[in-house]
Amino acid sequence: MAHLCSQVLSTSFFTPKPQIPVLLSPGVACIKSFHQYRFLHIKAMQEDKFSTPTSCDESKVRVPHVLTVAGSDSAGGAGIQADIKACAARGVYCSTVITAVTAQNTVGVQGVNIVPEDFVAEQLRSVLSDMPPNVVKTGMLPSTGIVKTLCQSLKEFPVQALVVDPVMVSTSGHTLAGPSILDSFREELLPMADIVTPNLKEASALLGGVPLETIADMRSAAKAIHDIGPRNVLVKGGDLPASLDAVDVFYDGNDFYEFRSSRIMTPNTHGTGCTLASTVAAELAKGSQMLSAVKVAKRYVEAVLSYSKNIAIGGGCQGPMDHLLKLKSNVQRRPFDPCDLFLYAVTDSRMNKKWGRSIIGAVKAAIEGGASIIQLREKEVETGDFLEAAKACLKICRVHGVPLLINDRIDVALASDADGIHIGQSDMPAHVARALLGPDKIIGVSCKTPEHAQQAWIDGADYIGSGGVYPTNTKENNKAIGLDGLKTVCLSSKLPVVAIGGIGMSNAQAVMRLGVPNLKGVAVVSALFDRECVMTETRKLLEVLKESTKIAN
Ligand SMILES: Nc1ncnc2c1ncn2[C@@H]1O[C@H](COP(=O)(O)OP(=O)(O)OP(=O)(O)O)[C@@H](O)[C@H]1O
Ligand SMILES: Cc1ncc(CO)c(N)n1
Ligand SMILES: [Mg+2]
Repeated sequence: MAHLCSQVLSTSFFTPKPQIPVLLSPGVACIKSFHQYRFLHIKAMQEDKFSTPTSCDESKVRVPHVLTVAGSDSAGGAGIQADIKACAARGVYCSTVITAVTAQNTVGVQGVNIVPEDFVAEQLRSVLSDMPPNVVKTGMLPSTGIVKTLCQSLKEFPVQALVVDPVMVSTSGHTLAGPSILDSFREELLPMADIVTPNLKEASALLGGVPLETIADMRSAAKAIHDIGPRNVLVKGGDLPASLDAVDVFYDGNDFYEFRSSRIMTPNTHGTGCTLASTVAAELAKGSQMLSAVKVAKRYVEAVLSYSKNIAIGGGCQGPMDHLLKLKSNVQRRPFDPCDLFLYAVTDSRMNKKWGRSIIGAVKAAIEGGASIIQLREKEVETGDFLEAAKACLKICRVHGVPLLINDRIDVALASDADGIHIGQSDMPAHVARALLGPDKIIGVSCKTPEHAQQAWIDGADYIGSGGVYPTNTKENNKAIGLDGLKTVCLSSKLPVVAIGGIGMSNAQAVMRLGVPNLKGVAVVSALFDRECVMTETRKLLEVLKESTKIAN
């Protein structure tokens, strides 16, 4: 149903047609509630042949869309800014109608400038008449006039769901919408809402000031607010005194649900409420049922709080969160530098076993010896152990600024948040790996021929591993391409190349002296790891490589 509605709503919703205005007229006696009236409207839309997509529409990709009607927060952590970020993080398009511009920071609210009611109406008309959202989410609605304008617009342009966050007071205690709006909330907006999400103070205000101090109080409040008319109520317990968990109480008119998460000990809780409501809206826009939307939103807020618990922005005592945590971990990664390929150490589980070393021990020693990049190539390790080892190696690599790549196993690379992967010709295609890993991670591809190299470039690889240059026993049935084959691959591509296969102390200089500018280093397995002291061997090889560059210059 939700899916169907979103299809209908996002096509020719506002095509003028004779029967709709009749249904929309609030004066029609048989239509008792807004919910019923919206249902009839949507039904009429479905029956209306004008609303079936044209062939031109079919080629378009519909995106889930939330319109937020809220105040701007100059601090960037709450209000419109939180809403846009939360929707973006959840993969949903967000349009905005700004009701007030506030001057806020991590200390408090310094000023509020209310947008004139008729200009709020104009913004609403601009968005609703042209780009109907699936869901409308409201935040700060600072005047009765604005509440009434919004309700009128929603009657004129019904949407699939309405999420009302009845913002009244900032966490720092500043009034964002005074008690004068309470009547219009109770009489007009709440009865239209699919969910209303008050915090403790707001729930209390909506109920005429009853004290709310326990979870039992929150339940009674949820029920009493439900009686005002919204379909669902979520009373948020972020401010519940002395509670170890952060508990929210959800009531759908029949059942109560408690949503619990651990309470994150952090001053960075500015905007939690806006974020929660926007995420509920985003999930509903994607087609979720209400209960799952609330569950996901609660988990998302907990994850963001946990990720942001130590970030330092501003000098005050209530900092913002960082919504785009997933993007951030990639964007903040040190960019790949082709010079990283200079001494490329590839671990091997058989050799580690033979010499009685752990993967971590091997990596540590190679880094101490001067390896400039590490690849974990663990063909015989159980997945769970591999993941644990990758995480531990990543910690060491990060301290030394050395990138860590995983051979072949994109699942392990993703789960450990390694810097990238190295894939062979028979592994997952590089363009698929790129789609999974995103634009920032490093992808290397093994190439024996110019055709392989060309494909690697097209697929978005960052470097080429070319070989086996010399015969090697680390790989069976691997025909050596020799120095000539290596040179041919290098000359056929703009990508940086690392030579691999049977390279060690005795022949590294010959490789590096090929003199092709994009040959950036050598990748080694046995010469480092099939030896007693990995650190000493790495050091010695580093000296040999440095020597070869001196000679080349
Ligand atoms: N320290 C915390 N740890 C975990 N969850 C929290 C914490 N503080 C708040 N929450 C959760 O964040 C969500 C928002 O609740 P809260 O009561 O803070 O709303 P709010 O007061 O409207 O927020 P704000 O006005 O700061 O935007 C709820 O799901 C709540 O349980
Ligand atoms: C603009 C705005 N909306 C909502 C809140 C509640 O967090 C806030 N602090 N500022
Ligand atoms: Mg709060």
